[in-house]
Amino acid sequence: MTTDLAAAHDEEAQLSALEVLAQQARELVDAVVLTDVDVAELAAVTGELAALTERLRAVRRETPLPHEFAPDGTFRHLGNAVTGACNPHALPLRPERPPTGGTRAELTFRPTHEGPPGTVHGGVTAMILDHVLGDAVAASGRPGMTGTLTIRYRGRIPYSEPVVATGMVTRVEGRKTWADAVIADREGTPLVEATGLFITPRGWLDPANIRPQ
Ligand SMILES: CCCCCCCC/C=C\CCCCCCCC(=O)SCCNC(=O)CCNC(=O)[C@H](O)C(C)(C)COP(=O)(O)OP(=O)(O)OC[C@H]1O[C@@H](n2cnc3c(N)ncnc32)[C@H](O)[C@@H]1OP(=O)(O)O
Repeated sequence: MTTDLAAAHDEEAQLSALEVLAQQARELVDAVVLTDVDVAELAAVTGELAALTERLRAVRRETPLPHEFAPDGTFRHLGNAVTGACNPHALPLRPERPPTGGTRAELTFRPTHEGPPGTVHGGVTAMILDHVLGDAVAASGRPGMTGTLTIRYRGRIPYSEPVVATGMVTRVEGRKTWADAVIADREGTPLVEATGLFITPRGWLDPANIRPQ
């Protein structure tokens, strides 16, 4: 028992350190996107990064960190591409579940996410909205997989400025759940809107099956 507790403690310490590394990796990506150092310095940094990459590859997991319950009982997916604190690809988005229902997240895109000049790439906002819709659907008690996703781009989303994403379930019919989501500026002006149809796989109908893998 004591050994189990010690092992769990070690694992959480490793995850905390990995979270810090992931944040540093995000800083690195941002630095790469904006750097203007000379050729010799670019080559020197590339060499150092190659060496660091090999050190991380020395001991590997077979898959990204899984869906699981944290020691405090909350559900987490630290390897998630959108929300995963341990995944440098993730913003990470931090969705909250307001008492009024649905989901809400404040976020700030970075220059890394640029598509058109001064504007966040439409595929990046679609990815965020897919997750916000999915989180709203999960919050309603029936998690599902995206079946269809419709996006309407109404205004350019700037990076380096905070925006707000919200999502809400609009209809449920058997295993199908529809939801609406929007990314708006701080004044509430909608910039990108989304509608999604989520299908609950048969195997997820029994909540007892939605367990960590
Ligand atoms: C251990 C797991 C733990 C999970 C816990 C979750 C916790 C949540 C926490 C936090 C929130 C997370 C939020 C995540 C957000 C991100 C979500 C994504 O990006 S998901 C990735 C992209 N989507 C896919 O990869 C789907 C790929 N497609 C499939 O797997 C299947 O096609 C699936 C499950 C969508 C449907 O397969 P069938 O076999 O269950 O469906 P059939 O029986 O054929 O159809 C059922 C009904 O649905 C319609 N339908 C099926 N697919 C449709 C589609 N693509 N579009 C529209 N309708 C569709 C059919 O026409 C049918 O309708 P009729 O009953 O006849 O009226």
